[in-house]
Amino acid sequence: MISTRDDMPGARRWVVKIGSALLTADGRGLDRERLKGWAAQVAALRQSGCQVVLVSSGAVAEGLVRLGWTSRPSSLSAVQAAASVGQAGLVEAYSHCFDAHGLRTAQVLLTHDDVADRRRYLNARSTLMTLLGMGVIPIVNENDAIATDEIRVGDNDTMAALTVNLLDADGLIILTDQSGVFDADPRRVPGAQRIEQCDARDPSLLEAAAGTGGALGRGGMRTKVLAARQAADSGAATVIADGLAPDVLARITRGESIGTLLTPGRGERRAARKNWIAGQRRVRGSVRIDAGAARVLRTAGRSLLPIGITHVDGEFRRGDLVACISPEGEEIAQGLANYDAREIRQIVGEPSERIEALLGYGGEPEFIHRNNLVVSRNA
Ligand SMILES: Nc1ncnc2c1ncn2[C@@H]1O[C@H](COP(=O)(O)OP(=O)(O)O)[C@@H](O)[C@H]1O
Ligand SMILES: N[C@@H](CCC(=O)OP(=O)(O)O)C(=O)O
Repeated sequence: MISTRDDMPGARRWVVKIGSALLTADGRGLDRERLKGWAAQVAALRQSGCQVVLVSSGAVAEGLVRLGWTSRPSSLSAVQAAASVGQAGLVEAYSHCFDAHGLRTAQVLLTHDDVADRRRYLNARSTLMTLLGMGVIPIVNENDAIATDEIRVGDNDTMAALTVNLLDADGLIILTDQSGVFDADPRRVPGAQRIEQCDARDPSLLEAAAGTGGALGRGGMRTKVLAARQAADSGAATVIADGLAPDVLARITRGESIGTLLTPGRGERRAARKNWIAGQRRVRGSVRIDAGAARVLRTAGRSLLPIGITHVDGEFRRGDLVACISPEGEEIAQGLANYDAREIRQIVGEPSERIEALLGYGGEPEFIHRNNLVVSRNA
């Protein structure tokens, strides 16, 4: 866990968010030179063994230019149309920039439902993890084309924090047009001072970041601070920094004093997701497990593999909450199933290497991954 700048070099998985204020050349669409620079920095970070997910805004801004519109329209459907046009340009531009470094990119468009619904949550997680494992750079944005007002996350600072939570990232870097969080909005208050480091939950931060964002962006500093809090809930630190500072990513990850570091404070890592699971009330089925599986679940914090399951009760689907019952008949844990009841019945008691042969397709080796498993307090 990152508590100070000295912990930075140890972080392995980063989410980097680039905001509209930086990406767009003052209403003239995407600034491709800047994009090239960030792609080179992300490529260097990958080279040093880190995994990087980019959360990038800019779709609306690029869409406006492509459609010849001079300002952001007021109707939601027109903004959505602009975002669809611009998103194509955005991924095209990134793909071109990363090509130069021999890196593949992938477009991942998420909505709020994708993280609120358990099945979609697991799917989004698996896809992103697979992409990272393949060395691809996922480029995430909100799916503006279909996100209605009720379901939209609304700003990419929050989307980046959700991505951190989804992937258990170690850190979030929010690149913007200011060199960090200041004790007052520097555009309005001359002489405002940069905050070097602070607990992400410090209430004074929100007071300092009260203003709204620029013309093209949505969030302002407030949503960045809230995003840092959300990242802190899953144990990650956030750095908010000037995206145009030379070598900004390398300097942050090396531990230099640049931008504002918002630390997660104390508390168990991944508490947020486990709380989220524990808060689910709809248990859809259960599996009986053998004594060995019960022991490692209780004491070693391990995943539940099909080989440790002896019996499946009920009908449930991938992503549903399932109870784990010990040989003595006690419920010892609950977690999110990676397989439907029908599928798991076919692989009960089998080693994970046999899953593909038995089901006709491969999948996760675990029935419930330890990150998605909450052991009962009295187990
Ligand atoms: N305390 C603060 N420190 C720094 N910037 C602040 C603060 N309060 C408000 N802001 C404003 O937030 C803006 C950045 O937000 P925004 O325009 O949404 O950027 P982005 O497009 O990168 O998300 C800054 O340009 C600044 O005017
Ligand atoms: N999804 C929108 C970005 C909205 C947004 O959060 O912008 P910003 O606050 O500048 O990061 C787009 O691609 O235009």
